[in-house]
Amino acid sequence: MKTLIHPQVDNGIVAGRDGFSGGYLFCKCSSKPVEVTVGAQTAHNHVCGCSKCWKPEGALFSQVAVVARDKVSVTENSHKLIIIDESATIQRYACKECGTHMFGRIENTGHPFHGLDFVHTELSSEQGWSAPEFAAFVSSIIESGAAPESMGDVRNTLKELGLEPYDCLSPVLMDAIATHIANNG
Ligand SMILES: N[C@@H](CCC(=O)N[C@@H](CS)C(=O)NCC(=O)O)C(=O)O
Ligand SMILES: [Zn+2]
Ligand SMILES: [Zn+2]
Repeated sequence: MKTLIHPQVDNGIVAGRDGFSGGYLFCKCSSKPVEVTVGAQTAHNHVCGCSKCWKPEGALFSQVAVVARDKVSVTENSHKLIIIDESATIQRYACKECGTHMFGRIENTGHPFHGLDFVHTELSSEQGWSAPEFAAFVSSIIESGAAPESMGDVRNTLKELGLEPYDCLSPVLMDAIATHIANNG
């Protein structure tokens, strides 16, 4: 049985556009929304089932991509941003009024992904962002309340969408993490 994953992928995945160079992300506030400017195309877009990544109302997964942190700036209403959990590896900056996560940043300079910010490109009205490529932390949706018996349907739906399901990150990203650790101790 088909399962709803996330509004950005449920009706098929839209390819990214060559030459796309970024856009604006807005929180869900109807008045004075937080605006984040992203000055580059994103990479490694994926859906994430972990309990920490922000999901729109009713979605089973989050959709999240990375972009160089020097391409991310808060350009309107930065006073509304709070860090959800200062002790987390990824510090997620959220609008304190509507709860939308605007970007996530890693401050640990030794972390393999330091220098990359995490963003939800669905918060942008521009078309052309890099398309989701895989599904991460799939088993983690159970921690947020998904029925263990539904996992077969969820994994089959992801495969049909072309989003290979993994219970951590994709092999490419896991290899990148392991390579960093091997080279840096
Ligand atoms: N099973 C856990 C997994 C959490 C997790 O490890 N999330 C990954 C993918 S976003 C991560 O890198 N987290 C780092 C962080 O949240 O700071 C959960 O669902 O909460
Ligand atoms: Zn807001
Ligand atoms: Zn996550």
